[in-house]
Amino acid sequence: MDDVDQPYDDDVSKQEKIETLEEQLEVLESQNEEMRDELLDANAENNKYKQKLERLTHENKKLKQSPLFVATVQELTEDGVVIKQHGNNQEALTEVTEEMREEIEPDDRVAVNNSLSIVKTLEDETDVRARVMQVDQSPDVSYQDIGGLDDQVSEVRETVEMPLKSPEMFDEVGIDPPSGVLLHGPPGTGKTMLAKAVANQTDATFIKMAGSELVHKFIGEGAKLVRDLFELARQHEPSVLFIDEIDAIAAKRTDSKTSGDAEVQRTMMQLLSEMDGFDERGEIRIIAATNRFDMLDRAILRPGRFDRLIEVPKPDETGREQIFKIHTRGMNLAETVDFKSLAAEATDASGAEIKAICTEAGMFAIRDDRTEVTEADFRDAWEKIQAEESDDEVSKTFA
Ligand SMILES: Nc1ncnc2c1ncn2[C@@H]1O[C@H](COP(=O)(O)OP(=O)(O)OP(=O)(O)O)[C@@H](O)[C@H]1O
Repeated sequence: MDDVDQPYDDDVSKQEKIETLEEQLEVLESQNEEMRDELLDANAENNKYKQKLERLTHENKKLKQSPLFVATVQELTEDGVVIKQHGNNQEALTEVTEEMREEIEPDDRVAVNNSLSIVKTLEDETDVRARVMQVDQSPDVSYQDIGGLDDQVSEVRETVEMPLKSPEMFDEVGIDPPSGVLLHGPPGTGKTMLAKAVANQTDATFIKMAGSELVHKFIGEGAKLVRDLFELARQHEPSVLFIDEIDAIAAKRTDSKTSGDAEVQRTMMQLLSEMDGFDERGEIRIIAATNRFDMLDRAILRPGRFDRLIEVPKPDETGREQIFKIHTRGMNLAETVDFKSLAAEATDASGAEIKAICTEAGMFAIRDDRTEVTEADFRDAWEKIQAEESDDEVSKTFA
């Protein structure tokens, strides 16, 4: 009987095993299915986050590029950071990231975007002003230091010096002196010297501002610097305000409508409005200079603005001779040095280049262990300077 039972029992237990395995397989299969679903969900989620990250990175980039406003941090509170916007003086509470919060302190200047979020911290205002505006109480240049510009010197004296020294003359005659004088001509021809000399002659403070420094990336910054500049000039009356490279803020309008251009326009409008609202007979005279007269926006040349144009060209032969003499006043020269022939040879040299020739000639003497500078030293110096300049040209062409 036992013999008959055995195979049957075996079959039953096999069958049971198969069933259990099949059940387990089913469970595993459904688990597998569930996990596959979860994986798909996770992948979908991952893709969603990736897209969000891309969008945020793009937005972040855009936020940093779009025009930014300048504000000062007032207070760091638990609810956020209180800022005061420049220009409209409005206060606002804004949130910042943890990292940004650690970076900023009250009184810091920051750049904020359209929604007033702080995008970055900025250089200190006093640093910017110090870099942009140069104040010289008594410049040490006099008319005698300027060679070859007799006509220009007399024009500057008439238009800038006279109104400062004898404003009553203009009152009595009943005319207004020119508002602003524009010096234009190639680099290194003495434009800055002329402005300094007139300030020296009239005991006025010389305030210099480079137009290129006035151009700022932040909305309202350039205009504010212009306002500050005129304020500074008022505080230092009598003063000569010298705006170098005015073409940087007063170039002809281009077709491009980038926010940078708009900011330059705003800076120029501020300059024009400061000039328009100016008391003509005041104790502040404005001189601007440019090497790029052709690029200027004609709006700045209208009456009441830069309405006196003075061309400052490169010196002619007599001018060059005078400039050589000026820059060798303190030098120990050999008796044979003939500036007339040097001036004839150094055609096309600007005043700044003649000054460089004189210094370099002195260097040749020193290298040769001599204390006296000879005419040959000047010739060698001119050759060296010309060679350096043509090297510069070549590297600029291939840059
Ligand atoms: N006419 C000149 N007489 C004497 N020195 C001159 C003359 N022109 C230029 N120089 C010398 O060259 C230097 C630079 O000149 P200055 O800064 O006045 O030129 P600029 O016309 O204002 O130049 P830029 O347009 O490059 O600003 C002066 O400090 C001076 O030493």
